[in-house]
Amino acid sequence: MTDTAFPASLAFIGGGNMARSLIGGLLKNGMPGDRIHVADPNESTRAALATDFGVHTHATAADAALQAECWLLAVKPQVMDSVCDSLRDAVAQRQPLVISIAAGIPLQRLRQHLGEGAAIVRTMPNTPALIGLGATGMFAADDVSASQRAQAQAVMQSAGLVEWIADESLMDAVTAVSGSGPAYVFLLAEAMADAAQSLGLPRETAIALANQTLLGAAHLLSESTDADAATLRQRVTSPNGTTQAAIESFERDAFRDIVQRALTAARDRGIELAAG
Ligand SMILES: NC(=O)C1=CN([C@@H]2O[C@H](COP(=O)(O)OP(=O)(O)OC[C@H]3O[C@@H](n4cnc5c(N)ncnc54)[C@H](O)[C@@H]3O)[C@@H](O)[C@H]2O)C=CC1
Ligand SMILES: O=C(O)[C@@H]1CCC=N1
Repeated sequence: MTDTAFPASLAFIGGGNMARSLIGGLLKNGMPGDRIHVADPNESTRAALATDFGVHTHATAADAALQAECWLLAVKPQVMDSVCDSLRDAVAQRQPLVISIAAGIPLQRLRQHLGEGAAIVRTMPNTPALIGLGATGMFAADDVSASQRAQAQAVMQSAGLVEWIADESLMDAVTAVSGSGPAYVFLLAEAMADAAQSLGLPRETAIALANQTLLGAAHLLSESTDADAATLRQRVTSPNGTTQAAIESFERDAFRDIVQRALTAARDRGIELAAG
């Protein structure tokens, strides 16, 4: 990805955790801090962002937005409607590309509050974006041009992998697999460490071995171009060995059904939240 795909100027509306991780990624990928503006009402948040990243900061959303051709909406979903309402005049003036990372807010609702004139891309990143290993699903409205799509992709790619989806309703499935997904892995880490401790290992040892196993397995999966997850699983599983005993226990307890039900619950909750 070359620098030319980055927007000439970018305004973050909200300077919290996700904004911070995206800004860190943009700087690492060559976007200069002085092309980035951040709005946040919290004075200490603004001061920290200016010190850490050399970005321009503003107390109100409209002040930051007026400075940029591309805006990234990074406030909590609960305040998104009122923040968008406050940006209506700036939309009319700048006709911006707007990228939303808010969970569960449909594009139509963003358009309703921003008013006409914004080209909107809805995305769903996840928290590993904090270390540049995010996975982001993206959906663009019909009126988003190819160059605006490329700009939105460049911004989100600075935090990791990007996948476009063709149908906005699938954003709830994206949320179910990758948006919420890091929490499932952390739950597995907790459960493995607890189980290892109950089998007699000291707590610290159990946690260290469980966490490093997840890290190593994830790296192996990502770096194995010749083998998918099922193949890698089979390579660990000696006939009649210990892994086979564990996998059979998982299958008896309907592990895949458990995962299917969990992702379906997340997807359904996404639909409910979007309906308000
Ligand atoms: N945490 C997660 O796993 C994921 C979060 N998201 C989305 O990212 C968005 C941001 O989440 P976080 O960074 O975790 O939240 P956060 O609470 O860390 O950051 C939000 C920031 O917005 C600021 N803010 C509040 N009102 C404002 C206003 N009127 N104008 C400008 N800034 C204002 C707050 O001071 C705060 O610094 C949310 O919409 C969330 O749905 C998306 C994917 C994953
Ligand atoms: O739990 C949530 O609702 C948000 C969306 C994806 C991650 N956190």
